[in-house]
Amino acid sequence: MIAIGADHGGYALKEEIRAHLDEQGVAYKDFGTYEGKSCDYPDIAEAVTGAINAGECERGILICGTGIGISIAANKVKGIRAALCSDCYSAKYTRLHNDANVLCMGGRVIAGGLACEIVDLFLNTAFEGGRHQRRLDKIAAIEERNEH
Ligand SMILES: O=C(CO)[C@H](O)[C@H](O)[C@H](O)COP(=O)(O)O
Repeated sequence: MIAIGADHGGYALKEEIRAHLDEQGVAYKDFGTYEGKSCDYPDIAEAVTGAINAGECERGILICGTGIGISIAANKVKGIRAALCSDCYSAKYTRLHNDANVLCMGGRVIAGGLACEIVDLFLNTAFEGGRHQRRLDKIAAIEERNEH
């Protein structure tokens, strides 16, 4: 199950991606926003990342206007590795090397066709492990050391 969410800046792109996921038969849960009205991206980021940390969803897709604010918010949550991607190479390598569990995109930055290709790479590329796991362990250790 994939968690998906967007603020008003990402709403239109979220709807395009939902249609694409429907076509591909990928199961997802939509955490809003459900209309184009102004809302706050941290609320959406917290809902989607909460579903991942609760084990309800395996990975997430978050969209705001630039993708920046929502990725900053998602990366505040322990255990979340959110990657802002605007190209296919980054989408592939953030899975291979970073085991990213959240994909962030900018609804005002990239078009639907490219975004759907990025989503497909994010969903269908496996983590390589090996030396990359050692680096993820160091990221987790940073989280532990900076817990208040
Ligand atoms: O891009 C964003 C955050 O990085 C948001 O989606 C907003 O679009 C951005 O902050 C602009 O906000 P506004 O209320 O749409 O002017």
